[in-house]
Amino acid sequence: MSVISSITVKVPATTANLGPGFDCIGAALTLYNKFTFTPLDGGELIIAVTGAEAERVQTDTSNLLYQAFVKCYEYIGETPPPVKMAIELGVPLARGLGSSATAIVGGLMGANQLAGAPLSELEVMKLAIAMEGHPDNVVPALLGGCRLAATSADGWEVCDIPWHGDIIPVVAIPDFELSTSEARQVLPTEFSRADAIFNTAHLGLLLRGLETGQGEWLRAALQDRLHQPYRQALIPGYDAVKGAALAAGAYGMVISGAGPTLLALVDRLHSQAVEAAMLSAWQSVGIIAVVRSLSLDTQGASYQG
Ligand SMILES: Nc1ncnc2c1ncn2[C@@H]1O[C@H](COP(=O)(O)OP(=O)(O)OP(=O)(O)O)[C@@H](O)[C@H]1O
Ligand SMILES: N[C@@H](CCO)C(=O)O
Repeated sequence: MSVISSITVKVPATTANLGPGFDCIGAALTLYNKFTFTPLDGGELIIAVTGAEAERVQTDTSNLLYQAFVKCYEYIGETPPPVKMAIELGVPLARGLGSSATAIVGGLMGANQLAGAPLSELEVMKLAIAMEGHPDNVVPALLGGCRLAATSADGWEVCDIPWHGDIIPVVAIPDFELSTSEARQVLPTEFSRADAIFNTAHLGLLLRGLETGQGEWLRAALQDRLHQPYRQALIPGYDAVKGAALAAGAYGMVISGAGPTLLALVDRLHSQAVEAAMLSAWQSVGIIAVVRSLSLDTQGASYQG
């Protein structure tokens, strides 16, 4: 029997909602966390974290990566082995770029591989959605690309959403955190018929805009009435950054996930101008940010050699 010395899983960041697709659509981005699992002969759990803000990640059993690791073993009815986990952070924490989804997907995949791969990708996906509570980060983190997830009679239907190669996602990441649970608490539990129709129509338009790259469709589509109106007040500088992005030629700007990162969709010609405009708008209200043009990650979570 071969003994596994260690397993590394690389998981992409994700941007969820894309404006009108609250809790159902998300895209994987070219920014990554890496998780290495090394079985130990015995002793205490060891969690070592490197990268920016490493000191903010829990290193005891409350760590989300470890909780996902344990969840996989619970599901297959086995006791989790003693393990050392090394976390290399590339995805900023609690910024609306799916950091929690990377930990959930990474922990489930690491455990599944160490246990001899008893779970299918579909089972890993269902466990990940159950842990996160919504599908729009964990599904693209696992599968890559842009994905839409909808409930079906016996679980989930997931489809990939074509993304035109000329559409660039520009992320403006401020230097403050906003936890997803805090950003969900400000949302109403009921909505008007007009708002439901507004989002249904705009999500439909967004899907066609993403597929074709048609600028007018994208410009109209990147609007929302289910979450953004309630969350904007949690993000100082939102109006200034949005105004600057649009003036510099972005199709639109939305809150990435639960925020506070802001996401502009832009054509190739305007991406540098939009980056500069978003950065300086945030600086003008005293907020330090990192602004980057990224690409879609098409691979999703993967085991590294
Ligand atoms: N690499 C990691 N390892 C362990 N735990 C992590 C890791 N990354 C994030 N977490 C946990 O997830 C929390 C952040 O989750 P939260 O859902 O608030 O934000 P997010 O996932 O970054 O944003 P969003 O869901 O809006 O995209 C962190 O405070 C930490 O507890
Ligand atoms: N759809 C989720 C994404 C963040 O995890 C939200 O907006 O709360």
